[in-house]
Amino acid sequence: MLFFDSILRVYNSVISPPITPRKRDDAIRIGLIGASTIAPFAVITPAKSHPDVIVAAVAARDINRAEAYARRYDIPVVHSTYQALLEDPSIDAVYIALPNSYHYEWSLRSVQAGKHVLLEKPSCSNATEAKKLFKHPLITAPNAPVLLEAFHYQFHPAWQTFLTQVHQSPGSIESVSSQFYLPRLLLGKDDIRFKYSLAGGCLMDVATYCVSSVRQIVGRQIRLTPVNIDHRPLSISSNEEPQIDEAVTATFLTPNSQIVRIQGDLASAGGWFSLLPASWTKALPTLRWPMSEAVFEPVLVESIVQEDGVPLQHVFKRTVRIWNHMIPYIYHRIDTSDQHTLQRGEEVIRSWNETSYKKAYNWPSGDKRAAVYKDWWSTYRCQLEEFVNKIKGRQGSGVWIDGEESIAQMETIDRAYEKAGLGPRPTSNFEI
Ligand SMILES: NC(=O)C1=CN([C@@H]2O[C@H](COP(=O)(O)OP(=O)(O)OC[C@H]3O[C@@H](n4cnc5c(N)ncnc54)[C@H](OP(=O)(O)O)[C@@H]3O)[C@@H](O)[C@H]2O)C=CC1
Ligand SMILES: O=C1OC[C@@H](O)[C@H](O)[C@H]1O
Repeated sequence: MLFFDSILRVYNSVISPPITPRKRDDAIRIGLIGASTIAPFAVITPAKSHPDVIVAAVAARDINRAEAYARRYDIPVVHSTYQALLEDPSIDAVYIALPNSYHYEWSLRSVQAGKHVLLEKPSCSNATEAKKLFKHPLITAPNAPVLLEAFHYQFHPAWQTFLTQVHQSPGSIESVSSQFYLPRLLLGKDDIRFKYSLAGGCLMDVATYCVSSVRQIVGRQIRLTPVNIDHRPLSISSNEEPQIDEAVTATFLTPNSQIVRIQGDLASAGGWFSLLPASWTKALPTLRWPMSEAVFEPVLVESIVQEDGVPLQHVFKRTVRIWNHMIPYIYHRIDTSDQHTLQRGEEVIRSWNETSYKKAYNWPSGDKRAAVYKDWWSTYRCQLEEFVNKIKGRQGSGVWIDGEESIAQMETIDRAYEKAGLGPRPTSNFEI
């Protein structure tokens, strides 16, 4: 049953939405900047089930590619340059899914053209660009266009339910961790993620989600100081790219000495049966679930002073963990695990574990957002809902990513790259 439910959600969210409403007269007309790999998942399919969104145009550097893409995805208008799409008065908003090094320039150009922007993560190549972008008068002016960094996972009820579970737990957070891996061979050796000049790297890609996740858990306003960063240089390409991290493991500290760990890998391999020779298994791709967790300090439940003066203490140590927050609509699980201990002084009398499991394919029943959202909505569909709500001035779910958060995110990534000795990604010369 669980398996069939998952298949149905994938079919509905990724392949064919069960509801394709008529578009409203004032629907937002989105133009795609770049005939990208991700747009069908992030915008084209989600738009089918949104009455207020029409994917109206696509622009690509090569007109033939743009036309083929438009035919494949049924997009009515094709532009031969990104600038031509921005000059199209029928377009209200753009989706920018270009290599990271172009995010800053094309966001500024789009906003200058009066278009709302759904901007792929990471928002910019580095914090210098992010500050210039999000603090630009074109963005901070009253009634400026909406600009959103597309951290899609944050908009899904599963992630928000996990955060609520963390933030409502008793006690203080002791440590936090987050991991996201892509299996080896998924990305080709010429992928944009493996090019420093295009602002590539693991910390800019899968590990950027880890940085974002841990910052959500410890508090978005908290500054993370990197204490140890290990990276694996590029192994799957023969190109010389010494500033690219193919994989990264990093430890940060918060000002309260909470330990924050992240692990990301763009080409995860190995860890297979130990029967096989290591030289074989290290080339075999590995699949691992994305995961984020918060581990709490022990909480005292009860302390009873005994006749001999030694207290009998009941404490528990909580871990709240989410599995698969990146594609939660396929399957996810939120575990709250309490490790209880009954102890007298140093002596442990008894210990036991109590774990509860939650799923949140939608907001809790009774919550008015649950009547709007659907169980099969992907993270991208949830994100599109809130992007439209913001443009239309509607209340929405309350989940949003503002410019300050996007700047703080890039500051953390820059600090991590500096600590790793790889240096922040190059800054664009573009100015408006
Ligand atoms: N939210 C998510 O789940 C995901 C987000 N992303 C993000 O989206 C962005 C694009 O990723 P993805 O779709 O995988 O990328 P693609 O490799 O599909 O490239 C996207 C577009 O970049 C354009 N482009 C412009 N300049 C260059 C150049 N010098 N070299 C190569 N391409 C160029 C191409 O546009 P043209 O069509 O004009 O040739 C291409 O279509 C990245 O920022 C990435 O981090 C990626 C995957 C998932
Ligand atoms: O969601 C994602 O999954 C795979 C990554 O490489 C990509 O850039 C990211 O956004």
